[in-house]
Amino acid sequence: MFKDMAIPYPHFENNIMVATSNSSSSIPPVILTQDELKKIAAYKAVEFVESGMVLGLGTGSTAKHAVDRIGELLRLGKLKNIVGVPTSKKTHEQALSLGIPLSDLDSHPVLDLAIDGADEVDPNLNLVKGRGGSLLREKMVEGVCKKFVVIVDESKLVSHIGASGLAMPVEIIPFCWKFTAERLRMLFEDSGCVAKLRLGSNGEPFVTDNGNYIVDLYFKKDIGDLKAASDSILRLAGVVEHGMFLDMATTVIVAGELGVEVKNRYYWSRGQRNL
Ligand SMILES: O=C(CO)[C@H](O)[C@H](O)COP(=O)(O)O
Repeated sequence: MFKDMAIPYPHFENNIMVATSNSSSSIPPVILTQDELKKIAAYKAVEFVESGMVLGLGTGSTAKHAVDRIGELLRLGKLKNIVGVPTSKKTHEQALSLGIPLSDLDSHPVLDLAIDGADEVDPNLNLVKGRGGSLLREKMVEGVCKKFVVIVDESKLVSHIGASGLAMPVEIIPFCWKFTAERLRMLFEDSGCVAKLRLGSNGEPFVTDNGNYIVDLYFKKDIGDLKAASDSILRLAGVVEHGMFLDMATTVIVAGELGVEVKNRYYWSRGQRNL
């Protein structure tokens, strides 16, 4: 493991990292919250950013730290000539407020690097994303970057996709959403799938930046072949995109109990991304 934090013997208590000093040290106990871990992962990822890059800017509480840091380094003159391509309206607003020059995929169809969070990361660096509702734009942007760096705290690591018991989101068109939700559920009936329309805080359907709905899928059992699952979801008329990001992450930075771990996918060097 790549250790990067000067904090001895940390462990987790109720999702909070507690670092206690060892007997020969006078360093007092340090407690890091989950948000501080997210920030540590985000700052580590921004070390990959170089002046002149076109960057995919992710969405969510972890990515927000990375965007803040990029804005700060631009303001300090430590980064120059950065162009950002935001993955949501929210990130667009944040980046504008930080003075990060922005563009889009029409003008920049290939990006140098994207940094974003994830909801689940499996041992093969496959991801679930989109609990923040931005999966479609994230997949479009992160699918065309030469390097995709994912930033998580270690609570996001799972043995297999769906194992957290939390949602795997699917963006669908609003037309006859119940019909599409039921067809999604039936695809994964053998895995005990439950399909729920995502609601906003006002009790109305959550509407994505693209004017669509989200159906959250919950699995009681492993869904098995992820590529087959992906293909069968995408074959359903009414589905726009799903939140499984398969073979997309090139690096995953995990901040956790023992420090910061940088996990790399090695297919990169074999040129399989073809951008
Ligand atoms: O995919 C996403 C938004 O669509 C987020 O990256 C994902 O939900 C992780 O969020 P957070 O960093 O807040 O835990």
